[in-house]
Amino acid sequence: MPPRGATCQHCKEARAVLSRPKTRENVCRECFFAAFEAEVHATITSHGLFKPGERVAVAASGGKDSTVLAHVMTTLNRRHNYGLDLLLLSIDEGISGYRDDSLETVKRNEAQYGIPLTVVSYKQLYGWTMDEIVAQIGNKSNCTFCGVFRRQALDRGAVLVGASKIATGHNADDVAETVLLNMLRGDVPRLGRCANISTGEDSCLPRVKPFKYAYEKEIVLYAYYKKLDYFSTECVYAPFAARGFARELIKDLEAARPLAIVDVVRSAEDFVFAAAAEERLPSPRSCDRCGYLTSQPVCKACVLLEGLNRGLPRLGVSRTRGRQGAPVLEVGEGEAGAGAGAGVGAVPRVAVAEPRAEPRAKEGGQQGGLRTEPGGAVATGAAT
Ligand SMILES: Nc1ncnc2c1ncn2[C@@H]1O[C@H](COP(=O)(O)OP(=O)(O)OP(=O)(O)O)[C@@H](O)[C@H]1O
Repeated sequence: MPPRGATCQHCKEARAVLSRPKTRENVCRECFFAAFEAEVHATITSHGLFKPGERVAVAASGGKDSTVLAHVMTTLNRRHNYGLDLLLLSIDEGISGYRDDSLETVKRNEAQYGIPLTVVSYKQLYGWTMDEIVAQIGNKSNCTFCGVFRRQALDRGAVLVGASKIATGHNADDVAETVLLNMLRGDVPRLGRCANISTGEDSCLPRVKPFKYAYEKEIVLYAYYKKLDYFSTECVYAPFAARGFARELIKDLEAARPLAIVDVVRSAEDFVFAAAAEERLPSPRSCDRCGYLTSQPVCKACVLLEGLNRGLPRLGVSRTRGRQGAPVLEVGEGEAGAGAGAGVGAVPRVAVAEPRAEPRAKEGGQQGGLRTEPGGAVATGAAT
């Protein structure tokens, strides 16, 4: 909080109501909004994140980051004539008491921001809800399933609605956490690209992070002072996620020196890696089963799904190893290891999941879930 009676350091007129977490400047509400929006605009323009006429799916979970993203993207699109066709895309993982409530928020955001919403569910795509998966596998490793499935579901949903790009609400804290995690795990190849603001440029569905330099605390303050309608409860399965220790470390670093977050991000951007490290990344190819872009013959989602459908849920959980056997992680993968597709290359047809085999069905039984046909457009019916 600014000292009592402090004046805004930007306009020098209004009363300062907050100290910016990123810079510790004492500012009034309006100057804070203006500075926050101007910084996101600068990120978007300096990195050329969007082109006029693009149809952009804002990945909307109903949480603070993506709600603020939807609001700011709508505001900047109008203010600066980006010429973007924006829409909201939500994935319903099937987590009762969490996603069902947050989706209600996104439905209200649809009306509040005047951009259309599409919801795609795990149940439709894979034949399983996360609640059913957790009932099968327990609380350990459930984030692996959720991260892998969500990544692919967002791509499939975006293709379904004709979007050419996905914007996510990943913020500077998220990126810094992932940088630290990959460093601690010695995963040099992923360390080299986890701080990229755009990913999947070589596929037909790039992803961008307009909040890459925005601090989580500032996003919360923006939502608070703008009185945005968002859902603030943690995922009911989150207490079991393993990402927490890196988050704590980032928060401690921030408390000691606010610029630490952005410095971690910038350090990762400036890392120069030996060519050998780059070579360790497997070349992308299409999954033999569903056509999704992957580094392995069968994508991680199909492997996980097969395990579930065969009643052997741990089948695909063992982590792909990074450098020197370290497990790997990228921003946006949750607790998932690598091996999940990195986007969609040749876009497969997607159909609603077939009825799944009962757990412990005999080996080689119906895989269910993602039924695909090579090439061609996405079949309708996979989204509401
Ligand atoms: N169920 C979902 N549907 C659509 N997009 C999602 C979903 N879950 C996550 N995302 C996207 O991925 C980003 C990072 O997700 P993460 O799970 O780390 O949540 P978060 O940092 O709490 O973000 P938020 O506050 O937006 O929920 C979100 O900001 C959002 O853009």
